[in-house]
Amino acid sequence: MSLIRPLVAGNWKMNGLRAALTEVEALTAAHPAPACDVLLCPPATLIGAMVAAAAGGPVSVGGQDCHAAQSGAHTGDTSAEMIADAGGTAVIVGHSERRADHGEDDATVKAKAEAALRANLVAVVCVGETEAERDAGRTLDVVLGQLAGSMPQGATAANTVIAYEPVWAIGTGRVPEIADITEVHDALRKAVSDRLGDGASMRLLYGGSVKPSNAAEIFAVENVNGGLVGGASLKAADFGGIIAAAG
Ligand SMILES: O=C[C@H](O)COP(=O)(O)O
Repeated sequence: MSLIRPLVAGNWKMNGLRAALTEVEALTAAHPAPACDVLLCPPATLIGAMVAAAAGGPVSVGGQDCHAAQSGAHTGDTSAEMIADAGGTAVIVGHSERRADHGEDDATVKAKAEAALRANLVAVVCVGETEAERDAGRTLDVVLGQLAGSMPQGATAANTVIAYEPVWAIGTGRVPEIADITEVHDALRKAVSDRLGDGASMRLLYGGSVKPSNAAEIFAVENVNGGLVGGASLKAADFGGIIAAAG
């Protein structure tokens, strides 16, 4: 890991009722001053309550998705401004589950990322190849193509984070070889550096089956600046172990 302050982000996906907020309190108590930034993205129903539960501690709270528009006739959707109004400071956009389940293409993800910046949220933009794409030798083409198509206008190292999540590694317990993570993150670093004046300091997260047992090895990769964690972010003990590995 480089001198960039790492970010360890947790994505609770569609998990968590109010009772789960005790995990945030336990996490804060166990890690009052971590050596990385910490973000938790609960379901939209819990954003406000999690902000309250995390108050005074190191955990920031974000959304898992936002609509591109600020308001309007979009039943069931949540705008970036609503996430900010609830106390959120970031939002994940373009997660592969959104791309697959809701047919979100790069243009949609870019519009959502730009909505995040409009609302002064940090946009966590996700990219990643499927197993078939990797087997076909298309990993870098796919990932760099998604990056080019999804990067918001106005992106800076302060307002945008890129998360590389191989789809086949999400929730499967399978993790790429360190050499493969290195190759993709080096390519992402070059791409953001070529495109942005401060791309050299943009945070590039790895996501996909990150656990306390493998986090240190993954975070030691030069262009990995933290992680986007799904299942292992649900319990304070697991997530705390990953946070400790980022120090
Ligand atoms: O957003 C998080 C990722 O999809 C990773 O999920 P996972 O850690 O459960 O594999």
